[in-house]
Amino acid sequence: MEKISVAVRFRPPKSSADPDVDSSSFSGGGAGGNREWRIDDTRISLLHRAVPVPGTSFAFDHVFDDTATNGRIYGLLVRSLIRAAVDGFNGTAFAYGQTSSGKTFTMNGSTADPGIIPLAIRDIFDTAAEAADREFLIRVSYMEIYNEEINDLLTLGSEKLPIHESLERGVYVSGLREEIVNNAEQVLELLQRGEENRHFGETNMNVRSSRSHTIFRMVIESSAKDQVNSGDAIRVSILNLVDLAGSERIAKTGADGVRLKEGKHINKSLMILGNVINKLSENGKQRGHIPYRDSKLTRILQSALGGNAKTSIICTAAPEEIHIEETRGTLQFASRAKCVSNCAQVNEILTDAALLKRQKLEIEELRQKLQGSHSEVLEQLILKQRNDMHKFELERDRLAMELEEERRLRETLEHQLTEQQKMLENHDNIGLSAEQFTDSIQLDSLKTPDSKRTPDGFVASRSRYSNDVEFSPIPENLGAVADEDLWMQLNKGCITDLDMLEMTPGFKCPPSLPKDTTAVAPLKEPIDVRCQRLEKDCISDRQQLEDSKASCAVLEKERNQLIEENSLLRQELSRSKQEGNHLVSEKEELLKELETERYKMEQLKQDIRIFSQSFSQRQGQLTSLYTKSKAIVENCKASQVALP
Ligand SMILES: Nc1ncnc2c1ncn2[C@@H]1O[C@H](COP(=O)(O)OP(=O)(O)OP(=O)(O)O)[C@@H](O)[C@H]1O
Repeated sequence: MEKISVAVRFRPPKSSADPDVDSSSFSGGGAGGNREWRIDDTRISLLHRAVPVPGTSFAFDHVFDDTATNGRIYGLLVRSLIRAAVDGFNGTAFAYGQTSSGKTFTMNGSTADPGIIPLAIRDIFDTAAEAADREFLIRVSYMEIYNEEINDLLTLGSEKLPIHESLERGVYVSGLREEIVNNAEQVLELLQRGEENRHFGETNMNVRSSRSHTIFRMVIESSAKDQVNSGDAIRVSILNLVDLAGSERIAKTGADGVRLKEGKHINKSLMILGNVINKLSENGKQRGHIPYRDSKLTRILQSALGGNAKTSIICTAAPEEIHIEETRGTLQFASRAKCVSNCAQVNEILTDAALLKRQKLEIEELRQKLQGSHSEVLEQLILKQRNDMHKFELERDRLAMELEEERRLRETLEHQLTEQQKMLENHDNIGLSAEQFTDSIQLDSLKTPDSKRTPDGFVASRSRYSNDVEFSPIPENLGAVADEDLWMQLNKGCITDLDMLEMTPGFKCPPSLPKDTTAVAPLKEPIDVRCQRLEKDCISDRQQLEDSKASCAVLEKERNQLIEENSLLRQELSRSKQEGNHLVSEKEELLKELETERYKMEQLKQDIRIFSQSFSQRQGQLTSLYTKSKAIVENCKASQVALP
């Protein structure tokens, strides 16, 4: 497990000469006056007349003031992600912050100070070139989420793309164009093409404000050039570089019409992102369901948020006093994000044969290491396998929770369906009067407040759309949502119940209508029309039930697979242990033999020593005998010469 890296960056203050600055912003200076942010190394505090304001001090991995360059930020926060992505880890870097705080500047940069995306592109190709033993296949895609619809930025006039999920691919955007690329220049050209298709618009806060969230994605596949020793595994990692649209206070941006609609979508999806981060930052056991499915953004970034990826977040902030509340909201978001842990691992695709080959290699390695008397290595490997198993168990628990939730949802839907079928049967068989029938509908199907049957009311039910991958939780008539309420929720960073938000139009609409008009209106509707509608509801509920069953089955399959993998790992672990024990006893035998040999050798040395001693004694004796004999021979020779 590894925590998400979080940094905060302040952009330079704007002068009143800037085209997107409302000069009146600087005159009042907000409610308190004389407030400013102070940066001390990695800590930011709010001061009021040079005195720290309680509860407004935050610490992060890095804090950058307005002198920091994109290159420095890249080096400290993103470079390691890129290196890891080339090695097979998923990575995500994104910029978060209020409108006009410098997100696009951070991600894209300028000619003089290139941003994180262009720097990452070059770094990927340089890093890949350094890995001389591997060959790479790199693909690029670029998409935006505009008004909760996904557009392909590399294909002009593309259709709105749906999100799908499968066991093999996980969550993916279907039909998204992916270009195979060979060098950084090619990618930069694609990036430029995508930028031209992206939605920008002018607001009071920013002359070129991003009106969509963009996700620039690189898929990096690599395999070893030497297939014989590599175990045939292919590494596939996904790198997301995300420029979020900024949260905005409509009162400040002055948005209306299209801009207003965009702003509401932006705020709502950022609020859901905040909710996901809040939930993930809670203690594991109390965490419960994570609402990834509530927006397309969180669904696409699911693995980056508490999943299998390394993630860095750069929170951008405006230094001006007029933006203090928004900056405080951003810092609260950043603080929570800091508590989120991810579990990144190398993504490898292995065939069965390759798996077998790899296991054989591992066992062989193990044996060699053990014979080299490195039993601690074996312990480490066993520990690693235990960790892997633990990870699988965690994943299995998570899936079990999701499964349980799906089951509950299915039960609710089944219940609703049964109720509606009962009502239909009652109507057909018993023949209720129009009033009785309408009453029963109101009693049984409208357990939530009366706005459900208001023709123009906002009737999306969270339990339904959250289960449907294709369903956008943002309703058409979002314009009626109280934006200030939404903004306040967003910037206070608290978890907001979507059901509560859905009811917001209910609070706003009534004054123009007589109170009981909404309640009476459905009674006037002809009974067969009502029946038809009910049948339609029935069909759609049935459809949802089917979908729910299907995703339940997928989850169950996934869970069973994990259980299987888990038991395989356990088997593997016990096999490794046995193998280890066997090798240890072999080693002990060998040591004993070695000891016996050593003893024998000592004995031999002793024998040699004794032998050489007696040998030199004997040699001395022989030498003196030889000398004596030689003297006798000399004497004899001399006496022979003396004879006549
Ligand atoms: N660190 C910086 N140095 C210099 N200029 C900056 C910096 N950050 C932002 N700016 C300038 O501030 C303005 C707003 O920045 P930018 O468009 O990046 O904001 P944003 O957060 O992406 O806004 P939005 O959410 O509305 O798209 C731009 O003119 C940009 O050039």
